[in-house]
Amino acid sequence: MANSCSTGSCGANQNQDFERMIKDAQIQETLSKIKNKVVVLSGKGGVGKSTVAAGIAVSLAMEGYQVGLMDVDVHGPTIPNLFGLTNARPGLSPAEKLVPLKVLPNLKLISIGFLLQSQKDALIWRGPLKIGLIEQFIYDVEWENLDYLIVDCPPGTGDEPLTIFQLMKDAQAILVTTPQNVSVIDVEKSVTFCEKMGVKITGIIENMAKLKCPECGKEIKIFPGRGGEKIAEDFNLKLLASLPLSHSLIEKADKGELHKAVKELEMLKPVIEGIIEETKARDLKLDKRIIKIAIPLDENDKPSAHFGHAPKFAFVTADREKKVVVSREDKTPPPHEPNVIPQWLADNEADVLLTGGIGPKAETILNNNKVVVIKGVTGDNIEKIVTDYLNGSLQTQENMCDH
Ligand SMILES: Nc1ncnc2c1ncn2[C@@H]1O[C@H](COP(=O)(O)OP(=O)(O)OP(=O)(O)O)[C@@H](O)[C@H]1O
Repeated sequence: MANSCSTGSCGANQNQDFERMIKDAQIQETLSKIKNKVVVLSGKGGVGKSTVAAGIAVSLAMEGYQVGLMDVDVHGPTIPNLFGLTNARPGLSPAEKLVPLKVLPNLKLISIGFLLQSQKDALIWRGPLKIGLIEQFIYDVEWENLDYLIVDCPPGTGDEPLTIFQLMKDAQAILVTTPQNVSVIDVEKSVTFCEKMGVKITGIIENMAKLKCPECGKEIKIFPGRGGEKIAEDFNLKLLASLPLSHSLIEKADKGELHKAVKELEMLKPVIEGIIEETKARDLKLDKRIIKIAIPLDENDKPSAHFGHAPKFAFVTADREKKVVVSREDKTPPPHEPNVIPQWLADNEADVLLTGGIGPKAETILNNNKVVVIKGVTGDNIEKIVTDYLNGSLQTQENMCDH
């Protein structure tokens, strides 16, 4: 049949559609090799978002995960500075893809900073160009198989996080804020944005909350205001960590040695635990609507902090979609012997264990049996603990028992 289009624009449109299709397929292929995506956001600038994003990436890499760090802060890409890579440039693979720079053997980095001529180059980019660049940072970079991709977005809720969340619908978000009152409005905007995008917020980090006096060791609160704890409570979020202003961290960051800041980055441990917990919960039972949650009980049928010595366990059946408790059955575990109770929980088809404390061996057995372990759980109302867990607002403290 003859082509009825006299201008030839139909052919051009068809070509564009075809190119788009290829690009989408490449994006999906790349993303399918990246198990978990973590997007670090902040409502306003200068709160330490890039430092935290880079710190999370280094910490996860130190835990042995394969990690990628993607800096999409088009207007202020600071991540290369943190690793002393301001003059570095990514190479090209035989397939003509950008090869991300290796910060550690298992940590790769790509940043718009690498593509600027000089650090002083300001980027005045419009939305569509930024979107194109972010897409390219996914399909045109040789990420290969990753356990985690950490994305550092510019502050606010503009084109960059919008594009990222549209492409990575399964991403988890981490919000960084300082604890003063003005941050509340910014946090609110970020929370609403994530909700609209259907993205789960793993938690909030309050940064530069306090300063430890090097002379006397006394902690000084830096910002007046309601604090991260209150912000987390107001927005029904988990406060993952309250980070101090660390002089030695600034020193290492300024020297471009963040990947060597092993001691300083220990403060991110609860953040890493929160990310891994969220990852496990997704990994294991994502498609399961009805789950069984086990909680150790004491003699008075209240939640017990001692997993191994609990005389009873509550097995609560819960509906993840409706976020309600369906039923509860209390069972007596077999006598306390090494490894017996974790296996008994798995045999009783527990999907999740919510406990005050647990020893590392028991936790490993449960992990191997694909039981999600959430430790540091407090409170004495089983139904509230379970519904908080289902709503993603369960607050946890440190593991109350590590033997
Ligand atoms: N906990 C901390 N202790 C000490 N210094 C910190 C801490 N967090 C961040 N900083 C320092 O604060 C400055 C700003 O941090 P960073 O660039 O990470 O903020 P940002 O929120 O990403 O900023 P931007 O708005 O430019 O994206 C940096 O000099 C960094 O080294």
